[in-house]
Amino acid sequence: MSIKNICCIGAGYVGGPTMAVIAQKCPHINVTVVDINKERIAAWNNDDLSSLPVFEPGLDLIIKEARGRNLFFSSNVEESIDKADMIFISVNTPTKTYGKGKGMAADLKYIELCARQIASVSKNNKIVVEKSTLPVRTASAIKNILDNTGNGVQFQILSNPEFLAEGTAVNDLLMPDRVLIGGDNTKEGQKAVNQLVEIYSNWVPKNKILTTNVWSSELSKLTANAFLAQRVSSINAMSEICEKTGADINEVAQAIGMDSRIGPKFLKASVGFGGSCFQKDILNLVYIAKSYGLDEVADYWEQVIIMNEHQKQRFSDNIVQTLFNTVSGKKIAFLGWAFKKDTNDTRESAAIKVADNLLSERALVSVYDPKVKKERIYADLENLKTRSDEENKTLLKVHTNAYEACKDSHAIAVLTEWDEFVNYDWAKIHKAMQKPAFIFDGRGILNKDLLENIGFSYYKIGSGY
Ligand SMILES: NC(=O)C1=CN([C@@H]2O[C@H](COP(=O)(O)OP(=O)(O)OC[C@H]3O[C@@H](n4cnc5c(N)ncnc54)[C@H](O)[C@@H]3O)[C@@H](O)[C@H]2O)C=CC1
Ligand SMILES: O=C(O)[C@H]1O[C@H](OP(=O)(O)OP(=O)(O)OC[C@H]2O[C@@H](n3ccc(=O)[nH]c3=O)[C@H](O)[C@@H]2O)[C@H](O)[C@@H](O)[C@@H]1O
Repeated sequence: MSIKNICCIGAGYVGGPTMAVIAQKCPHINVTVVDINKERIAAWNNDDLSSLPVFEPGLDLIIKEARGRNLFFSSNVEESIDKADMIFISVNTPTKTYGKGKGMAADLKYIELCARQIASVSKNNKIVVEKSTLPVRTASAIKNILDNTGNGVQFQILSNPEFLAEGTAVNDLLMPDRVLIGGDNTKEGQKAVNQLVEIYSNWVPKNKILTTNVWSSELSKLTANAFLAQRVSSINAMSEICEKTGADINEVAQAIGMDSRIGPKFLKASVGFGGSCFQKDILNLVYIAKSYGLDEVADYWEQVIIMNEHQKQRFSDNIVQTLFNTVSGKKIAFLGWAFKKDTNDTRESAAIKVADNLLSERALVSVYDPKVKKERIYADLENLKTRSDEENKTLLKVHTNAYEACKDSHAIAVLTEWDEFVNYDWAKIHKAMQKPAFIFDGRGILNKDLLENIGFSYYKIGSGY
């Protein structure tokens, strides 16, 4: 039997775009995305497509095509669960902030709530798909909750982790490197796997759909993120050596990336990786390793996070040091706040830590980001609880114009690699700044020769003077 009704619990960065693409490619399936956050659902239903809660290039057109046809956003969670033959769980799985595993383990309370809600509402057999990133063996906990409802409903649990990256979510979903589906080896388990394979086959070539057992699938997701983050920490570690030796990290990256065993992607030195997942997933992996007594494995992966923290710290330290060891009362302009370009997401963005460090040195920070709202920036700082909200608002100002943000500043720090920064009128910016005028390019995107000719003192991550 083919799937006719899908429900996705969680209308966030993954649930929204993923379901939009499934609905676009499978007009014969009704897809309803539900969330307890009514504001978020209202934003997904907004007629003004520029106000969707998630900014992703190309997403607005897909929503326009499918919404109201076979794609629906609703806060009626129970009704949608009841109607569905297949339920995706795409809720957040943040790092635990309390109790055992605090600061490391994944907090599974939202997942458990979903499982309990599915158990209490369901009247017919369903396939439950883990879309959220979960610790290996979570499926058994979900199964346990679902199988103990006592109403005889049968559930199959599949793991179908998501590999999209923000900013390129639509392309990643339309043309994934692979789709991974983990299921039980039983007859019913394999039937469920095939039903999900059938859905993806509407647009993904069969040879890119990989099926495995549930545990391999769950662990592959954590492994993929750990490897990706490790690559960034590795290149960032080399960037510090470059700065001491006069080597240039872009040249080193090109030289090693031409080795087909290493490959050229994901070798861009930066002020440090951000995003909601790399840190949380590695911490989770470290926790899992520790819980099995695998201390060397845990230490090995923890170093990826330690290196990333160091990269952010040394970026702000370098600003302070270069500005004659004090930034107190000096205006420092931030270009970018998002954790990478083409997204409005700021979770774990390096900009937050760098700003916090500079504010502690009593710098006056002025921020411009083309997609991030003022409220978000202040909320990010408030979450750190380093100083009062009032103090943050006195020391840090948010601008909607980059030239205004840079005016009268002593230094500019590039925190996000937005394309528009490259083509600014840098001579005009220089003219309006305090002298000497410094640029700290945490993304290595600006043209050194051009800026130095204008008169800037230019510092690029991973490049000696
Ligand atoms: N953000 C990303 O690029 C990627 C995230 N992931 C994983 O996907 C999962 C979701 O991530 P995001 O979409 O970024 O999170 P998010 O925080 O943007 O969205 C999660 C949504 O779930 C809702 N929710 C929580 N509990 C609920 C409940 N009981 N009933 C209904 N709605 C509920 C929240 O209100 C929120 O809107 C996480 O496990 C994450 O690790 C995986 C790949 C990429
Ligand atoms: O599980 C997830 O959440 C997702 O995490 C990452 O995606 P995302 O965090 O959206 O973005 P990335 O492109 O991976 O970038 C993460 C961070 O690393 C930084 N980065 C990336 C690449 C690079 O070469 N250098 C570098 O500093 C980025 O600027 C950004 O801050 C993975 O790439 C996705 O496959 C995964 O699905």
